Amino acid sequence: MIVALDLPSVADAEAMTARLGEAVSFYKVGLELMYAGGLDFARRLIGEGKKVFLDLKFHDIPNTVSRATEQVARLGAAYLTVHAYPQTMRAAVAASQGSGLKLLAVTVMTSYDDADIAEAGYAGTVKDLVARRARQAQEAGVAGLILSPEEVAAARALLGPGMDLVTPGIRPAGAALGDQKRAATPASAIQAGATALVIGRPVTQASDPRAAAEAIAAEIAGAL
Ligand SMILES: O=C(O)c1cc(=O)[nH]c(=O)n1[C@@H]1O[C@H](COP(=O)(O)O)[C@@H](O)[C@H]1O
Repeated sequence: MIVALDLPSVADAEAMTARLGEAVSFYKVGLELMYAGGLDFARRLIGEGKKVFLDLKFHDIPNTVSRATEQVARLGAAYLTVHAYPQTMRAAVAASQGSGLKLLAVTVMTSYDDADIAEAGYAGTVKDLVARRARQAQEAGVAGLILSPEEVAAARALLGPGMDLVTPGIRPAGAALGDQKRAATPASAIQAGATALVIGRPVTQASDPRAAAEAIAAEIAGAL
């Protein structure tokens, strides 16, 4: 379980990690917190022995991606996201060689369905695009993928063992979907073969975040 600290300030993030305590050992720091001082906070979390996933979703020309990836590789984060474009992935892989940083390629955002990718100019289905990007990510040498629980089983069959399959779009039964369109429960994501689950609002917006995290951890353990 990776808890997404999508919160407006470092003070909010500190309060959340204090409430979650030992219930959570792996955090994602993404765009919202990053632009509110999240990088130093991420460094501190790493210093405290937590695992940190920096969700920066790089996508730029190879030189820029490469130099930015080198900066992130020095921080000691466990994961960094890049968009699953072949040039971007190849540049990030080359720049992260020899560091402990694992790259995750974002295939198709979990807020997208077939109509959304058609609107963005892609022919075909989300399923096809995820499969194409999964293969390209494997060829580029990235460590894993971000994809929805709905595509995990097919991706594992396509790729074989080895790559981490990390799924956002996780909603405990009855939880509000919000903007997520390709979503599943923690148990079904694990049963489909997910390596790790990214969970934000079901924990951070819960009236008791620690109890919510513990319930999700128990659901994951039950499904394993
Ligand atoms: O890269 C991501 O982490 C990501 C990719 C994706 O396709 N969908 C997705 O929801 N995410 C992130 O996963 C988290 C999901 O948050 P909740 O919907 O609140 O559980 C957010 O931080 C998103 O930025």
